[in-house]
Amino acid sequence: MSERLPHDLNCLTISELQKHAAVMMDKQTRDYYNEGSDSGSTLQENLDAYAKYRIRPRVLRDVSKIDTSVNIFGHKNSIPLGVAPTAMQRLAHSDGELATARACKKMGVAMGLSSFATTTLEEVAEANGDNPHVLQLYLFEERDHSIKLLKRAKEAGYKAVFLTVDTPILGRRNLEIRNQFKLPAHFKIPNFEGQGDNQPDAEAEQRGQGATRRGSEAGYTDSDGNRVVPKGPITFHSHAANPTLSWERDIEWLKKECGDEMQVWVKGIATAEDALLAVHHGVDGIVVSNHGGRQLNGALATLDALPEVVAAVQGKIPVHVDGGIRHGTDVFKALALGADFVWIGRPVLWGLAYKGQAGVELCLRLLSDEIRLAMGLAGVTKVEEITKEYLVKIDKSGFVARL
Ligand SMILES: Cc1cc2nc3c(=O)[nH]c(=O)nc-3n(C[C@H](O)[C@H](O)[C@H](O)COP(=O)(O)O)c2cc1C
Ligand SMILES: CC(C)CC(=O)C(=O)O
Repeated sequence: MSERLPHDLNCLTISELQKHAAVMMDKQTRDYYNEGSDSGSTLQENLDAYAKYRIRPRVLRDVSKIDTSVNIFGHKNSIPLGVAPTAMQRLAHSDGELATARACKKMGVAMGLSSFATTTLEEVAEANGDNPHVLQLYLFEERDHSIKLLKRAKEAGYKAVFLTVDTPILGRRNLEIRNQFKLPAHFKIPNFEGQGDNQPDAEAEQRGQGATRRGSEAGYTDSDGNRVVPKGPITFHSHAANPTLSWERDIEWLKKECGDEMQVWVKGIATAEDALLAVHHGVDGIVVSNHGGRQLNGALATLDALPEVVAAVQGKIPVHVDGGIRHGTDVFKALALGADFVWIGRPVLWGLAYKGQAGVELCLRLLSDEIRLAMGLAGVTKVEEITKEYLVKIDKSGFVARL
């Protein structure tokens, strides 16, 4: 066995990691992390889309030296993959986002931090050191909160803000609703401490203020058409969604706020039209994402949306993708279809639930090893060599088409 291989013989794949994690989490957490919206068909299609492609391996190419690294935000990332922002990681493990940050630093992998983290952005930045980290932003109507957060992120050295744009309204997640999801009272959303009414989610949920914007815009525009700005505690149910966001008003505003210090990316693009608008409005990069199938169920799988976005952008800005990536060959396929970089969400949460920092490291090591293996066996030694020449698409009848 090569020295590089992960040495947890009980867990050699992300799918095994998912199974180990399942028994470590309580039902509420497991359901919250794992489910998609409505029937979950987009979540499933994100996964299935990868099976529509096969790799065309080239041989006799001297793959004795393989470099899996890429540059991102001016830093060398050990693999073309980062950890996507996912909320409330202390539900999975008591060390939460700190464990993720430490694992990312150790593995040389970029980390995205959710605004709704259970650890402060400063603590995460410190744990990450000079390893690149980006802050995911839900832009609130109460701009003061967002301004404070952006200022703190700049001071803490965040490289970019990923504005999440696929949540004008929160998707309907039925298990979350049935379980009456509550953040346990001992957890906080500390990036907003001292703001709003400074109440943890759990208390607000218990007061029945949870679902005000779920699946409707209720309480947002009054009968005279006046905008109603959300008040009260900052909870993810009340504040994550913002139905008023628009290219003209908000992207311009955010770019000014971030200045030269932080890049502005949009996370949640799924069409060529919006990709063109992103370029037009001068954003620094795009993440093709459908929020891991947690928002609009029935939306296209991200791998299927990727080619039209890549074609529209024409290399003017970087295009990243997330959703359903569970193996190194998935990373290879996404890059071959034109993504510059990929992000993973749930696998990291499973690693965290399994063994905290060691579990996240295991997750990243498994994927890193699979990426190297996929590259070597396909006959490429550098990430930038991965192109659509290495893929074919296979349809349901078994017809194989070159791309
Ligand atoms: C439990 C959970 C929480 C998430 N929280 C956030 C969040 O706070 N902000 C955000 O932009 N995306 C969030 N996402 C979406 C992820 O950033 C990412 O788009 C998605 O997980 C990728 O799909 P994957 O889980 O199949 O890898 C969350 C996803 C999950 C599963
Ligand atoms: C609404 C958020 C705080 C978390 C999120 O994005 C998610 O649960 O998908």
